[in-house]
Amino acid sequence: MPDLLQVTGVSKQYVSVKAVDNLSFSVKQGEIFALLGPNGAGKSSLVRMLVGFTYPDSGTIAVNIDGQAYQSIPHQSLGYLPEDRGLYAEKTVQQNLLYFAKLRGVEKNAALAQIESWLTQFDLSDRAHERLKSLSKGNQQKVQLISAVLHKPKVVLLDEPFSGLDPINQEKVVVFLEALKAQGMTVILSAHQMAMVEKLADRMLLMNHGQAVLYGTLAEIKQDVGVGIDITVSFSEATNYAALNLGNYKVACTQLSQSKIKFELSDSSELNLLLADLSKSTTLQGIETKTMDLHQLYLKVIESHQGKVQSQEHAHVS
Ligand SMILES: Nc1ncnc2c1ncn2[C@@H]1O[C@H](COP(=O)(O)OP(=O)(O)OP(=O)(O)O)[C@@H](O)[C@H]1O
Repeated sequence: MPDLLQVTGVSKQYVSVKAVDNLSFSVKQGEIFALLGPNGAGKSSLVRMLVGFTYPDSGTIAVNIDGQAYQSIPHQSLGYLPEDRGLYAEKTVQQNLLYFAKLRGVEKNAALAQIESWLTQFDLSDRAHERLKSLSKGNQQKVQLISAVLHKPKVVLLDEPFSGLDPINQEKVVVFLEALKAQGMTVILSAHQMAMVEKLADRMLLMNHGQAVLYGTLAEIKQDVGVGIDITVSFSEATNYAALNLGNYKVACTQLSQSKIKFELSDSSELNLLLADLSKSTTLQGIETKTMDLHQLYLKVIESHQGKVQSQEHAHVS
């Protein structure tokens, strides 16, 4: 798929903070792309530039929609869930949604059909005629999500769509976002819920202090970080790891029982090779594997980047 968005060397400085620092990445047409990073990493500052509310101090943003070039995502092609939510508390759910649909030029009957369908998906169809303020925060959030997509935009940009939602509703948002992708929309979201991102995102950018720390598919990111894998193997007869020929591998072994060994392999891509080697001289009865998930990977990488930034700052001051 061609790139819909290309960010090249973008920086944004507020008075005393470099919110975005020489950032480069691209988003492909039709993918779900996640922006990750700790509080203050610069995600919202980046999003504000992507939608043209603010401009980079340096670097470029190039957007390509249907062969047309733009410097930010054009309003007519954008469905946006901003950081600060804004609906009309005194109006009903349906009045709110009809209002947003009208603002974006959607004909009333088409809007009503879409509203009905999305409200049903979010278990809110019986609340359509209640005032927004009578809904819980999470349910208001779902109405706000619907309001962002009624005009079937090309690009949907969601600032923390999972915030304030319980696990069941987070899953519903995953299904909602997958449905948008199936309709051909490109979805860019910022999020702190790694389990949701792991399920959903085709590619991701992990930011810290305005910089790109990791970028790519989950598999590419795991390879970059050199994520290892833990394998517990049960053998059909007593097997001691000291007798195995493992000189070619970066592996730590723990004898769990006479016939059970845990292998901590530094490079997960060597898994199949190791198992093939083991089965040459022994009979494998059972294999359990455990790899680092995105949450653990995030903690590991952000901690190490934080350390690097602090030592650079220290070197700068002294
Ligand atoms: N309008 C502003 N004026 C001054 N500083 C700002 C402004 N907006 C953001 N910042 C600063 O820029 C940095 C990045 O903030 P930003 O809101 O982009 O981070 P974020 O990754 O979206 O964080 P969060 O996950 O908490 O929403 C922070 O240090 C923040 O204090």
